[in-house]
Amino acid sequence: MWRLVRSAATNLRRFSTAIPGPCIVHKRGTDILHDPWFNKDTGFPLTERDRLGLRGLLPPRVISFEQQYDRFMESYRSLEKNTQGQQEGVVSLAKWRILNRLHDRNETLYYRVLIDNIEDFAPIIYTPTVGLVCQNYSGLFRRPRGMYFSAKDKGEMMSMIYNWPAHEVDMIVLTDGSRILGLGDLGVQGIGIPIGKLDVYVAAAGINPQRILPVMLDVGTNNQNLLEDRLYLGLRQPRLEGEEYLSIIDEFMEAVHARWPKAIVQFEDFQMKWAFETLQRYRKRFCMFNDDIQGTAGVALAGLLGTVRAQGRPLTDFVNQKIVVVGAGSAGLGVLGMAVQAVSRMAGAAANPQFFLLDKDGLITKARKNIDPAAAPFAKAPGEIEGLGLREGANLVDVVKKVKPHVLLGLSGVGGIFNEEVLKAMRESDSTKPAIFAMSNPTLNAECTAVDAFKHAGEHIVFASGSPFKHVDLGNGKVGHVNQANNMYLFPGVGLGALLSGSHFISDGMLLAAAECLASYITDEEIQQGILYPPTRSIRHITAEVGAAVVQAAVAEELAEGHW
Ligand SMILES: NC(=O)C1=CN([C@@H]2O[C@H](COP(=O)(O)OP(=O)(O)OC[C@H]3O[C@@H](n4cnc5c(N)ncnc54)[C@H](O)[C@@H]3O)[C@@H](O)[C@H]2O)C=CC1
Ligand SMILES: CC(=O)C(=O)O
Ligand SMILES: [Mg+2]
Repeated sequence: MWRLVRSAATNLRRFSTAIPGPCIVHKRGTDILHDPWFNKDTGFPLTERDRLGLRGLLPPRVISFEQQYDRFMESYRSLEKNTQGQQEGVVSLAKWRILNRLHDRNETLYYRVLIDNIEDFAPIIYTPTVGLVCQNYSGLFRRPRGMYFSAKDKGEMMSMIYNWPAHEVDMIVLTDGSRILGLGDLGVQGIGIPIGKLDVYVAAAGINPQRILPVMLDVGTNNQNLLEDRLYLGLRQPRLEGEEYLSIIDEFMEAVHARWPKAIVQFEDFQMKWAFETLQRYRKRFCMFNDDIQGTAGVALAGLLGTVRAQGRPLTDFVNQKIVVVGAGSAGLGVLGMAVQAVSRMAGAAANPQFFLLDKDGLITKARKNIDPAAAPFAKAPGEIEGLGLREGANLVDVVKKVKPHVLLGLSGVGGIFNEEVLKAMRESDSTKPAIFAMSNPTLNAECTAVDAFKHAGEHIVFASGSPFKHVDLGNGKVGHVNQANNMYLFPGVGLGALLSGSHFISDGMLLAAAECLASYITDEEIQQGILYPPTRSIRHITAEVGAAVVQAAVAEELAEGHW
């Protein structure tokens, strides 16, 4: 068995996998043309047109897949040309529409163009445009995609799950819409996020598109604008809370597990209290993970280790890094949790991480009243900060000026919070190459722009953002490299590795292996140029590597039972 799993890991590296499934088509005629899984548009050859009852239902000329591909790309490029100078959001939505129409019509062609042009299309199907799509979902809605389970479906989910047409499902991304990127509670409109994440799974991990399932659990919304919007497509009631809420998620998880016991469930964009609670509740019972807590943590840790290398220091020097994390939500706390683990592994009992955590009320210390239990382990004791002249609730500028951090990392969802004063304070960092991570999404919620970071904090910084920015022209032929610090570099490999390992749950060791794999992916020469993460165009390769590392960790921990 172990040999089998090991060879799966090797094959993964070699081929960047696609998991095939049996494909017997029972449909005929227009049913085929209207089914994006099987539709080839005008690409059906005459023999298939006869066999599938399509003769007469299509124009006579057969247009090959390659010709259709070229035609799509030509129309996409002419859209780009014709919309030059128009407002960015309008252009992005127009691009999303043309891709979405193809997705609705012909998935084979859609995923081909997506895989081949991932660098261009990721910002459309994923962050930042997916945020705009979620905000405008009710107006953009034409056809449903994925499944919707609502509070009104209580008691029905076990039968509902059989309404999904695919016999097998490998990968599910689930949201309750309560914290969509940095945009807050978008209720049922948040379905755009599972759809975008699963598109990345197909493009990066080669998951069979017929075996993915985006899911929205609609337990209501607390967004007053949506509740008052007559076109809102979700339940017009406040969010369920407490046991009522959990009973809905429990029922869904049981239903999924009953039909597809091997499916991986990725929790995405849940508000913090439910993100942690559901992770704790399900992580040993089901093969699931929370991307915002665990995926983000791995991506951030890889970047943080990269910054140590960029400073020309040995990795073990990570234990001495002064890191200011702004945002004590699911993402910020996930990052700190993994970073503390890394320091403990390196320094053992003597570990004394120099990490500082801020939320909307400033620096979090043990003096804080009603401190969130999840943040408490990272709160500074008054004795640790008095010498710096800091106290409970100190503001960001003060913290940066006094701590002189090596790294300033934002996961606050607050656009522009790394303002000129904060960035200028980073010039006094104790590091020769300070790092600024503005990880919040989408673009308008980033803590600062790339241009501002290089302008105010200095040309010597290392910069990363959650949503893409263009590299920055620093003049004199110099370029400020912009990294995309986004969990998209990790979650597809975590899901793929977990799936192929056949593990019953996803262990800390598997997640750590994923992060370490990403951290070691970048060469020393690249690190010297400020490159911490691979370019999006390498996402298939890095995903195969991460997936293999996850499988190997599962094997080492004797969790792997193999995929079949
Ligand atoms: N780049 C990436 O891969 C990822 C980025 N994110 C982004 O991180 C952001 C936060 O996500 P979550 O932690 O899940 O949200 P959350 O809502 O759980 O946490 C937000 C945190 O920011 C704090 N905050 C709000 N205003 C603040 C201010 N003015 N100053 C300091 N802190 C402030 C809040 O007190 C809270 O602790 C979102 O924008 C999300 O898009 C999340 C996951 C992955
Ligand atoms: C990237 C991501 O998962 C987020 O912004 O929530
Ligand atoms: Mg997320």
